[in-house]
Amino acid sequence: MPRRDPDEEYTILEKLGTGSFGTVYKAINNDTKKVVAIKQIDLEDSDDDISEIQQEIAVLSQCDSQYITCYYGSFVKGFKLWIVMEYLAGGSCLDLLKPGPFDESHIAIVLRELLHGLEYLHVEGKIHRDIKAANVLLSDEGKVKLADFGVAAQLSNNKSRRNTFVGTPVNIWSLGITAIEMARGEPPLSEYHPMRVLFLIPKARPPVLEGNFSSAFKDFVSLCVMKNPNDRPTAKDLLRHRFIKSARNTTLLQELIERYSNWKSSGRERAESTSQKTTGAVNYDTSSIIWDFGTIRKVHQDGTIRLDHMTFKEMRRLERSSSASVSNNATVKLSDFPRGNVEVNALGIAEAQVEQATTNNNSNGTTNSINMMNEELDTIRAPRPFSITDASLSRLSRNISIVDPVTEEGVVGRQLVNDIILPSVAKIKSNDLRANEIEAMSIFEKGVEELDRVNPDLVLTTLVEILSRLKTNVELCDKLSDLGVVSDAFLTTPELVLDASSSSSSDQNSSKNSADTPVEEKPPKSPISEILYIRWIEQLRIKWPISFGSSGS
Ligand SMILES: Nc1ncnc2c1ncn2[C@@H]1O[C@H](COP(=O)(O)OP(=O)(O)OP(=O)(O)O)[C@@H](O)[C@H]1O
Repeated sequence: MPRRDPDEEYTILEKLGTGSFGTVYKAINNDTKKVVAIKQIDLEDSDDDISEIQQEIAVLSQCDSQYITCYYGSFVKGFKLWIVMEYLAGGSCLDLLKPGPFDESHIAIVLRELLHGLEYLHVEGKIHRDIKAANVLLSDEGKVKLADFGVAAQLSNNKSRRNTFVGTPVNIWSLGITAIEMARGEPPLSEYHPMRVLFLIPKARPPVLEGNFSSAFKDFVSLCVMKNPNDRPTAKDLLRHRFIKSARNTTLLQELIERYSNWKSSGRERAESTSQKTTGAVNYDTSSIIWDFGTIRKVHQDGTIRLDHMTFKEMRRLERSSSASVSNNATVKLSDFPRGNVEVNALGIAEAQVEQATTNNNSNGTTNSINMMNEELDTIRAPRPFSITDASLSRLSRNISIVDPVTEEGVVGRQLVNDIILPSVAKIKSNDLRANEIEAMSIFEKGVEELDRVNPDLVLTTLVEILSRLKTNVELCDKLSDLGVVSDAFLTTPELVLDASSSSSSDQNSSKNSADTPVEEKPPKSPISEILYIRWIEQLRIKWPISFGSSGS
């Protein structure tokens, strides 16, 4: 590392941006007058991330490609590490996305250039592992360069063949996600908490580029995000894809730079950064983690954390910093990660066992999906505000006191949960669902489980309420019958007809509140209905003693 004083060699001109490791400045070399970018990293703040920083420097210094940001040197001054890089005046694609998503014509160019960069890296035995719009920089002429090798892996020679094989599909996956990010303005699943996405990605169908896009583009994305890493084409293959073949000259990307510049001068950026300031630092409370968008930079002494742009690597950091609230016995086993088990702690972070599994499973030289998935999760980020205030994370880490049923209703309620509802949800979830569908099912499942834990009687009450309403809703009963969900016989059994008819005769608008229905006139006769019916009446008596009494009971 050069020993000269960087302050003498360079003059800092302006701040360009701040990432999870440090702040980037525009600077000028006092001798050559060459404009550069300098990333300054506070070594005091960096804790165990110094090795990652060193890795970044090592990887960058070995790269010699027009598609990779050029690295000039580094200095240590006081407690600061300075990394001097090529200055890319066009900014990052994340910046350029601020005025809105890119056109397909621009996306095709960016992807083609990134594919060239990936091809170079793969030949060199390097994996970037953090490909995202924020790490794609543009020169003022529209040249595209990959940047930020903070998590790039420089593979040792003896492992490089196998790992290049593994790494290639990982980067292709990230490329597909970045393509969606450029087309839609944000990556898929950005509406979910990144921790949650950790669970969803391995279980769900791969993301799909939805919207008014060409079939060539959609096809390109679908190839990048194929579930099985072995099925994904290489960078070389993708360079021959018709979508990429259609891409024009990089100078066209100057339009994006101009668009951003106009957008900035219109004052929109100032408005946005003000709103970000109000949400960018939030109180850190291990029992109720509130997330906003971004990377968890560090927990400050005053109890605030700064959030910028979250990647899997930052989630790992969060997991470490919040370990006090995570007890070991709250470990969740994700047995449905492809090809093996991955231990995930209460915050949803895949543990180091992944690497163990990778070593063990790779003896036959095949790609290991667990490792793939773990790395694919690097693409997870939360660009939109998101808050978890329901303590759902902390709930996992404390001992949940489960209420034992004390009534017969409670026993039946718990049995309903264990024998009927949860197995039903599990069966439906095992189907080939999209991530948001799995998420919705999980919320339902969690709700039922929680209700069962705090008051199993209420499970039964809920079911009774549902059945009662169903019985009184003739129109819906007919529809269910038409759909074949319930048989005609079921609907025409005296006890069902009874309430439906009484309801329809007294009120054509049959979605009336069940509490007002004259249910006691003709009690149901089948044993199950009778039990439910009697319990329902009991509940009504407890809940609405006056109105129930006045209805003539
Ligand atoms: N070589 C460069 N030339 C011009 N601008 C740059 C350069 N490197 C970074 N920047 C700007 O500085 C910002 C911060 O960059 P940095 O690499 O520190 O963080 P990031 O990539 O945005 O986030 P993270 O490091 O958390 O993944 C970028 O968003 C970009 O706008």
